Amino acid sequence: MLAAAVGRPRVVRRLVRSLVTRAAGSPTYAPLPPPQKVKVALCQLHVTADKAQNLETARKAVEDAAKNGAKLVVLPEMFNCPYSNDSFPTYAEDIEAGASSSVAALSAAAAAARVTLVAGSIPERCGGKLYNTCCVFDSAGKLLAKHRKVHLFDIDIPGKITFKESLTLSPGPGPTVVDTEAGRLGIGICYDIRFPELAQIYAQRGCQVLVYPGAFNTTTGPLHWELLAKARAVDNQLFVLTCSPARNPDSSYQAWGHSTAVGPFAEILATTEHQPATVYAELDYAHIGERRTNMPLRTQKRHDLYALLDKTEP
Ligand SMILES: NC(=O)CCC(=O)C(=O)O
Repeated sequence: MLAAAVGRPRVVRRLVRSLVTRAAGSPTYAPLPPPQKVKVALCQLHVTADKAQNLETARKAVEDAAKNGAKLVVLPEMFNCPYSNDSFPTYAEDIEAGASSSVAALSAAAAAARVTLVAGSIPERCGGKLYNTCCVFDSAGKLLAKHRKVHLFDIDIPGKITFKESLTLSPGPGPTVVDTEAGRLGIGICYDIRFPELAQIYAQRGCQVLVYPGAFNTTTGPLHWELLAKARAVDNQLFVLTCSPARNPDSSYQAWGHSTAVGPFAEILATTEHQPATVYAELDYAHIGERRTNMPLRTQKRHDLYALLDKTEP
């Protein structure tokens, strides 16, 4: 196996790392930074068909969140357009060509408010494809990272809800870990929360917070939204944030709302109903270490029986 990898440094690195991991009997976790507290705001926004109005609603919410002391602000999935396959192509913007008015507005909002901004998601056009994309900005407005939704929302529950994002959107290439002033974040978008492997990869890469802008629906939302956020938090012993659009009776898609912050013991730190609202929570990163000491799940895993294979390891 080693011979086949020679001349391919990434493959060699991966192989060596996996050998070290196996030998040590536990995966390698990046050390957590010193304990610190971060106030977060989850902005559950009223989304309309008017992009300019949606961007102004977001800007105002970011400004207000900062005035209330938030250092990390999260916006909802598809907050600048209606959540529909008809809208995605019409509202899509080319971020990489520097032609995105939404990115310009979000960057300015983060810089003006001096916050780390996980800017929900917007439809992105790139190379003839469309993506559901989350941009993350630092407090100077710099675009730190962009996550393209990895798992597309394709479901069919007859008589309840049928939606196929794959009719218009393409899946993103993989996990997105972002080091920010507010901690190390792992980004997922909505349906991504259903896949525990993605969250495990983030935990393994030392993320302290998993952030999921999302727009669950009124069929699965009541049963699964909070359950999944708690599951990802308790499995990985870290913080999970979800942020939804508010429910809009004029919309073809009814969002569940209930933006929520969950702690590493699956405790609900803050939540809301389905109306427009901003939810605040204080994340105390010391609680991650505390819970991992209380219950050392990471070292108790039976690596002789099973393994997580991260095919995108940098
Ligand atoms: N926008 C989405 O990915 C919705 C996911 C959802 O509602 C679910 O049940 O999963």
